[in-house]
Amino acid sequence: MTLAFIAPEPSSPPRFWAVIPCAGVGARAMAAGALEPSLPKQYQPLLGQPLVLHTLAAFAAVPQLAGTLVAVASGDDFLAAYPSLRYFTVPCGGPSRAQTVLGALRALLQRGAQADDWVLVHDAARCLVTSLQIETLIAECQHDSVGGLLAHKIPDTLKTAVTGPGGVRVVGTLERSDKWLAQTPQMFRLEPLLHALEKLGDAATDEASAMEAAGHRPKLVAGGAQNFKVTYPEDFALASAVLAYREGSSTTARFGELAPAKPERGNRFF
Ligand SMILES: Nc1ccn([C@@H]2O[C@H](COP(=O)(O)OP(=O)(O)OP(=O)(O)O)[C@@H](O)[C@H]2O)c(=O)n1
Ligand SMILES: C[C@](O)(CO)[C@H](O)COP(=O)(O)O
Repeated sequence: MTLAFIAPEPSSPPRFWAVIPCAGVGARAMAAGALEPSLPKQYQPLLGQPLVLHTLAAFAAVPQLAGTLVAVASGDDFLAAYPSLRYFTVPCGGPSRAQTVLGALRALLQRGAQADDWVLVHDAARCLVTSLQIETLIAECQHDSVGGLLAHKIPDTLKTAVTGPGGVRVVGTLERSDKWLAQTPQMFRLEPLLHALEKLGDAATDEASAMEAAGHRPKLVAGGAQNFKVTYPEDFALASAVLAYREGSSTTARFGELAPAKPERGNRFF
């Protein structure tokens, strides 16, 4: 299958945009009641900052990015208290992650992004991603015909199971040498990704699955175990410990990246 890309102007090479789906509620994290009930997962405090601010700090330090769109739920003005020229919010949250991302891609196009620009979609809830990982993904994928994603090779023995009267029981052990855990960012050209997500709909739990359904083979780029998605109550303590280990007791340097900066070409639309 071939995909028609709009050829970039000689003076305007494809740009790189980040899209951060940030419109979930975090139902699995909330289940045990350990968190602040009125705050969605992505805004829960983590080492003195809302969780998503850690995510955004990593993207703010990536010089290749023209802008970062944070896709929030309608009426969500939580990030208004954390103004920065390094990101902008759009109230395009949908009932599923796929629909939130679709809204964000359309919003980028409306604001002047081009069909062949690259988009890096990253879960707000993966707050341990590093700027180096994002830059590595860009370097590995920017000359690829499809794009790709960060992923982690399965380190454990992999079981299939059934649930019945005797509890959850193993029915088999799978070959794991070809199995990877999909992470984010996931980096694809804007228009092909938009069309692929429109076609697959909510069955697309990530961008790569939509591109796969469209006949492509996204490139896997090694992420790392620390780039996990904060999903369950115990994940917050683990994420805090990793951040504290990385940063010592000070977050000043990391959050310095979010200080208002002089508008650049990439974010002048916003
Ligand atoms: N309708 C949705 C659902 C999810 N997300 C975002 O997609 C990312 C990955 O989703 P997940 O971790 O599953 O978050 P939640 O959907 O919030 O969690 P849960 O499924 O436990 O409710 C999160 O950053 C979340 O905010 C989104 O923007 N819009
Ligand atoms: C996109 C993703 O993080 C890849 O692992 C994941 O699919 C999103 O998780 P969800 O729980 O399905 O929203």
